[in-house]
Amino acid sequence: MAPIYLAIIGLGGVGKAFLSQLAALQLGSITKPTVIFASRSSKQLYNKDYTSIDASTLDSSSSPLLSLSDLTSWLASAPGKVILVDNTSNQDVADSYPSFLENGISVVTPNKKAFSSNLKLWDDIFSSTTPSALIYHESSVGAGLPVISTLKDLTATGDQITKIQGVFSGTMSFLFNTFSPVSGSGSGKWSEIVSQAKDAGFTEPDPRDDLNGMDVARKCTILARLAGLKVEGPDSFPVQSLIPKALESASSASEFMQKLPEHDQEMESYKEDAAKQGKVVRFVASVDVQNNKVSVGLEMVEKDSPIAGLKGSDNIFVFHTKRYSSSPLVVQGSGAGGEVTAMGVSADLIKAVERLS
Ligand SMILES: NC(=O)C1=CN([C@@H]2O[C@H](COP(=O)(O)OP(=O)(O)OC[C@H]3O[C@@H](n4cnc5c(N)ncnc54)[C@H](OP(=O)(O)O)[C@@H]3O)[C@@H](O)[C@H]2O)C=CC1
Ligand SMILES: N[C@@H](CC=O)C(=O)O
Ligand code: NA
Repeated sequence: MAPIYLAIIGLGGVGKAFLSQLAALQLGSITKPTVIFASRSSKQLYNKDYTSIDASTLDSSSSPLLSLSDLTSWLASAPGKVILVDNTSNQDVADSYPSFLENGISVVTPNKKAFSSNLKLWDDIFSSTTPSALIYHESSVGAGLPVISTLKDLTATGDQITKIQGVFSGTMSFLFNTFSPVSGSGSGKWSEIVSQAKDAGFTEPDPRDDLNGMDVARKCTILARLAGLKVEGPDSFPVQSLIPKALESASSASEFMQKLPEHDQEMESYKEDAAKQGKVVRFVASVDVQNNKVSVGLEMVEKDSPIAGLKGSDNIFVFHTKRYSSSPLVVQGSGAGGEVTAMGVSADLIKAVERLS
């Protein structure tokens, strides 16, 4: 049996956790894939003759940099099947998935960009898959929580999705569970809690991608498409941004984080308004398949509701379907962070290796 080769792009919070899970992977009688390529923005590590590398030594590598198209050609000529793991949030890498797949390279990824940009990219990706060029992206929604697999199982077995609602962002969950808890007055100023979410590895590489609602809008786009809606993209439905107007033109993530404390009062007023009604604020998403409507934004919710009671960075996905009509199917748990995201990537890798072996 020819070996299966592994190329890993991105060794940040998720990538590093993925590497340690890879070392401990349980594949039974199947041979572990051989890592032949690892990269971060400005470093790559590989041996031209496809011999195995130690990805943890990437930072000291002096391998010449390959463009994405050179990388595709090199991987396509490997003497065995190749799985590429994309642990970046990079659009150019995501745009290359159709080309990877057309060249027989399978893709496993938590990167949302490929599945939530324009519909053409989505169509190109899924029309390029074959039994030996597979795509898995469980961690693109709800990190390692079984959200995409559940949705696919529901539709593949003939169920009809009516609506999917909940809290689809670990960052937003952590921010509001900490800032506007069910009991007590919250621990800390808005900007301090945003910094904590970034330090804990919950946010996107640029936390503005969470605060502007786009991360949740991307997840809604993915879920809506899997449920059968032709959603054009994450900017084709209403999305509430929590970026203060004055900071919309901040030139970098660090300038944004530095100036955010000047705007803490804006979020305080949402919290106070909710408290006057005996409620709490949460960032809620809804994919209403029946009525072809998607929305993302702040809601004041009752303190005894399941959404208000979430803890830490927990997500909740409530699936209303034809079968689950009187009592919805609920998936809930930690929805952000390196370890739980890498778990979804590693589990997808196992599925891909099993199918390719
Ligand atoms: N963190 C989480 O909780 C979750 C994350 N995800 C997704 O997982 C992905 C990774 O997130 P996370 O690990 O937190 O992000 P990080 O910012 O920690 O890591 C990103 C990594 O990608 C590398 N990278 C960026 N662009 C390129 C490129 N063009 N070529 C090669 N490497 C590149 C970066 O390298 P360098 O450092 O050199 O710039 C870095 O190693 C994202 O798509 C995110 O949306 C999904 C679910 C949950
Ligand atoms: N930034 C995202 C990470 C997972 O998708 C989040 O906070 O949920
Ligand atoms: Na998931």
